[in-house]
Amino acid sequence: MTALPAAALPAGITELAVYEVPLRTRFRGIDVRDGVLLRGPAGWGEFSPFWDYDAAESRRWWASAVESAVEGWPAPVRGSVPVNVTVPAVGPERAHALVAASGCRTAKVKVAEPGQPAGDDMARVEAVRDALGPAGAIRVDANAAWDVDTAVAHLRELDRFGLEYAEQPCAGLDELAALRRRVDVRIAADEVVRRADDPLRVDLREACDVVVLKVQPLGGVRAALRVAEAHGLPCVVSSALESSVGIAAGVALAAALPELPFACGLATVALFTADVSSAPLLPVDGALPVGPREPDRLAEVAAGEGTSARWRARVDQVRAG
Ligand SMILES: O=C(O)CCC(=O)C1=CC=C[C@@H](O)[C@@H]1C(=O)O
Ligand SMILES: [Mg+2]
Repeated sequence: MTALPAAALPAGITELAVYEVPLRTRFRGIDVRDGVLLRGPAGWGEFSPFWDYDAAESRRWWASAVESAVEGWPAPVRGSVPVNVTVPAVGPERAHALVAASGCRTAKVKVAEPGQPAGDDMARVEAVRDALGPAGAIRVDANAAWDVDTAVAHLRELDRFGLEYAEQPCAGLDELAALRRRVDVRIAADEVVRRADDPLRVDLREACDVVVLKVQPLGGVRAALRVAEAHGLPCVVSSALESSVGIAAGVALAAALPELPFACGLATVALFTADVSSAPLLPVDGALPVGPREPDRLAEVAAGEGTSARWRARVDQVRAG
């Protein structure tokens, strides 16, 4: 375990540990996931903003970790959470195998990967439909890569395989609204909410049908519940690619939402080659159980000195602001 100096710890936090785990497949441009786990009176929290996020943007991620460790989570209204299998920008055979092995009845497929032709998206989604069968649900996530015309063309094509929704197909609110008027596919908002200065005040009325909620980027379970309430739209809770400790906070949010009409994107520990817990939060029969996860494998996934030093500096930077 890589402990950080006790002098730097906020009130109630007794331990910090840095983990580092290779991914099975490159995802969102990263091959290794790393982050800090905090232990406090309520349990463990995770602080793992991506390295391309600055200190200002990372502050909500820190608040989320502190909430988990110090305060704990609101009471659940359900005991398990249905989840989607997440399909990275892989070839069709691999996509088919991932979906078939997952036991999930919903799949989220990454599309519009930089450098890949659009035909790859079609082949991947076709393979996923084949693996799920006609009753399964497919959603795609373009991570804001398309302009409106490109999104119209690609979504019409991809919808031949039946889409439940398209997550953040274009970047801006106006673009999402324009797209939404031109296609029959539901639109889900992700980056436009979680990267906003104030996620409560983004005007989503014309722009989307579904809101994606991520616990760390929104500042914790309670903050995310306020975002859900402010927008009054169906919500899907999705991960920020955390270890099982961070995923448990996402599950706590999904378990506390008054309504949960769609499967959540919380099965991403499957993308890791190892986990901080000997009981990783992986789906069984398409669902995750509600409850915290103990990081009892910290020694196995402890980060090297370089990564630990980087996180030490980052925690100081975020807390300094
Ligand atoms: O929603 C899922 O199935 C998994 C989570 C997921 O897709 C993401 C996690 C972390 C970073 C993001 O680029 C990505 C997303 O855009 O939703
Ligand atoms: Mg997304």
